[in-house]
Amino acid sequence: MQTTQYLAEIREELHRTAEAVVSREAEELADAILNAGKIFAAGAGRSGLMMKAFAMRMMHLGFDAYVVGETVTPNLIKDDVFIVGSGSGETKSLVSMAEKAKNLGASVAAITIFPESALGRLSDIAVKLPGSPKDKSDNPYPTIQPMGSLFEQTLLLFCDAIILRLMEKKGYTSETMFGRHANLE
Ligand SMILES: O=C([C@H](O)CO)[C@H](O)[C@H](O)COP(=O)(O)O
Repeated sequence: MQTTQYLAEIREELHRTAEAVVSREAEELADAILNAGKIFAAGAGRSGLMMKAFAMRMMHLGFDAYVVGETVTPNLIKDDVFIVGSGSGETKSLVSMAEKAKNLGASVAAITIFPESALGRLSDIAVKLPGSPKDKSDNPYPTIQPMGSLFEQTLLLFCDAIILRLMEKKGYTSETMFGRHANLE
């Protein structure tokens, strides 16, 4: 197959996953972010890269948003929200972070393929995103892509949709966000 044919297939896969996202779950997440003190984004490996992009966009929107594990990330307290992106919902380091966040009184939100997973069960808000887990063990959404690619792409698109919703709720435009863009590049 030509590269452009693969691209067309990926677009079809994303069309299917985007359609399956539940609006109520997305709204719950958007409201939790709006009402939070600080926001902590976490994820491992490739899903973690998507969560970093999400935290950066929230910072551009003026939220007090951090990536867990980075040098300037402060402490988490009650009223903060811990948002984790995990396809499997079972990544051990993330489960342990979510438990700690909960014990500290923060809200926990999980964006995952499996709301019935350890992370899903721990969370106050669970957003189910269709996709295929990295080990392909339980594959409710067929994909030609390797490992967790479909989930990771859906995660990035979903987070960008949340950003648009937050822009709408705060009355922000691309220009206001650009005012917070790094200027020492
Ligand atoms: O990097 C990853 C792997 O290559 C999948 O494509 C995963 O994102 C990482 O291992 C974390 O897993 P999940 O918590 O199940 O998303």
